[in-house]
Amino acid sequence: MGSLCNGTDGGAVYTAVPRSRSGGAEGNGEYSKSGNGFAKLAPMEQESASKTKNVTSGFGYVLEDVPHLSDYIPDLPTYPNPLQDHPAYSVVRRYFVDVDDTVAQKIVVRKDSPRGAHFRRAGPRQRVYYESDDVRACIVTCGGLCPGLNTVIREIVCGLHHMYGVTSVVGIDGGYRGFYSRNTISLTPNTVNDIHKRGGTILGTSRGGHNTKKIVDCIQDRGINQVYIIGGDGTQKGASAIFEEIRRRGLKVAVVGIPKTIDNDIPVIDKSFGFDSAVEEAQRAINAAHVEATSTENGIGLVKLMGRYSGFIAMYATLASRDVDCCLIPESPFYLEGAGGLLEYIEKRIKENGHMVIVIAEGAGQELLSESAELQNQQDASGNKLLQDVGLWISQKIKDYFSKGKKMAINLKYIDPTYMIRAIPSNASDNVYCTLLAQSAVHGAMAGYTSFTVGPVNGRHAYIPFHRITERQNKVVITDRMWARLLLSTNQPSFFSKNGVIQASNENEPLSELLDDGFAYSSVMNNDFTC
Ligand SMILES: Nc1ncnc2c1ncn2[C@@H]1O[C@H](COP(=O)(O)OP(=O)(O)O)[C@@H](O)[C@H]1O
Ligand SMILES: O=P(O)(O)OC[C@H]1O[C@](O)(COP(=O)(O)O)[C@@H](O)[C@@H]1O
Ligand SMILES: [Mg+2]
Repeated sequence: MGSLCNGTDGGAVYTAVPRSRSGGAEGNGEYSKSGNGFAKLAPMEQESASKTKNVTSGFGYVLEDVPHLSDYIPDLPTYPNPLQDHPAYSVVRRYFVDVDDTVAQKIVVRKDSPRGAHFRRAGPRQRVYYESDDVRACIVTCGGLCPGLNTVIREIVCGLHHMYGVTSVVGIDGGYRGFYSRNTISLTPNTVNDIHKRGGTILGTSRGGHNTKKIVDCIQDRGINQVYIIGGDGTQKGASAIFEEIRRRGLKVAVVGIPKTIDNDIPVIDKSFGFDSAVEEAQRAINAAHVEATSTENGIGLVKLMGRYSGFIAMYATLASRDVDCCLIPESPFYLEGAGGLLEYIEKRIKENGHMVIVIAEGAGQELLSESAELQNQQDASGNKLLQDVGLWISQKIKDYFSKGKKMAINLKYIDPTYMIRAIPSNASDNVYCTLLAQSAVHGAMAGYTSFTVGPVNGRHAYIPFHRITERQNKVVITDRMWARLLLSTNQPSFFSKNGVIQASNENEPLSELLDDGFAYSSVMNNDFTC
């Protein structure tokens, strides 16, 4: 076996023991076999090797490692990283990531608590598993739009070209099905030069159409050996299936996922790209709702924001605006009628203030909407449940409530900016974030890692195994302090009392991924957030 850099040898799992830093990054791969610092675990201690590739050490340290091409292809040659000769990288050796560097998932710890899960740190390695001229890369974008898609595409193309001298990069047209039903699009630094200033994706996207066998046939036929897949939870599941088929066929093809979701529903990572841009753009709609509401007698401005199962955009847009009197998200059940209900609260607030602004996430209150069985089972091409327009429904309910017995004349304006928000180009901080994601992805593929999603964990970019991204969805945890902050800022009822429904009973629910205390990073470079 040429390299032990992944902690496995012949399917065994290794446990890390302390060793000098100079022991790595030499020879054929990053670790030399002698003094590599890993010792085989007894079979009992091995995790299921097919899914997890864990390395354990003292104090409860676990490295949840990602697969490497050398796991299933023996004797792969390695080459010096061309970045070593690049003027930008050659002067300081520490620009290269040490083979032992890992990123902790948990940063709030107590004296005796186990150190917990870690992920391999992203970044350039001293040695790579591809020669520049041999790389044939492709990029595909799948699922819904999100600000920053074009920036990620641009930076993968430019990163491959400028850092590793790779000139053969193609785009797959129109999502997964484009692999086998369309022609590819040639991508060069010239053709992608200013695409980051545009919304959407120059490659096109789609839902459905994931046929693993046909996709891998296409990859094999075209001689593609690096696949960059930009998409959300569904896309990453598809990417994982593609990797399994590639490994089954024994192909030297790195499969890399870049997480995309405007809903911020991908777990483990601090937040997804485009989220900041979306929250910023949502302010325009909330401002408009506020202007409308304050300009008429008993004005109500209602804004629907995206968030199928996770209400992050609604929560952060509400907190940022300070004009919002009520924020409704899928994670926090509410009810309309009776004491402590939404309608009673609206009436109270209008009487006190003369106007009101409500923000509602598209997935909120879906269980309250009366649906025909037919509608209930409707799905999009990817299998996602189709939602009813909760904005229209709640508008009608509010109007009915106030018109009943001529209670009060109200002026309700419903604003649905959802598609306008996700179609914008990314803002400056998302552009930087997208650049880091793309470069981390390129470094990982060049270093021979595969079957991973790249993303920031506590401010540091890391390579995360696919299954950690797809096993659950990131949701607002309404027992976190962040939701308490929101309730404090809007002064809305918690809606807990009516049915005795307190989601705090979900003690096993993982905490919000934005930060342990629910705070998002203001910038990917800043992890000094304290409060
Ligand atoms: N479980 C799955 N296995 C394989 N492919 C999937 C799976 N779920 C979704 N996909 C594919 O991933 C792509 C995007 O999925 P979708 O749910 O629409 O968006 P997103 O990736 O943003 O969640 C679609 O082409 C879909 O067919
Ligand atoms: O483009 P469509 O099919 O109308 O999708 C709308 C959905 O896409 C999203 O914007 C993002 O969903 P994905 O991340 O799964 O693509 C959701 O907020 C929304 O419910
Ligand atoms: Mg999704």
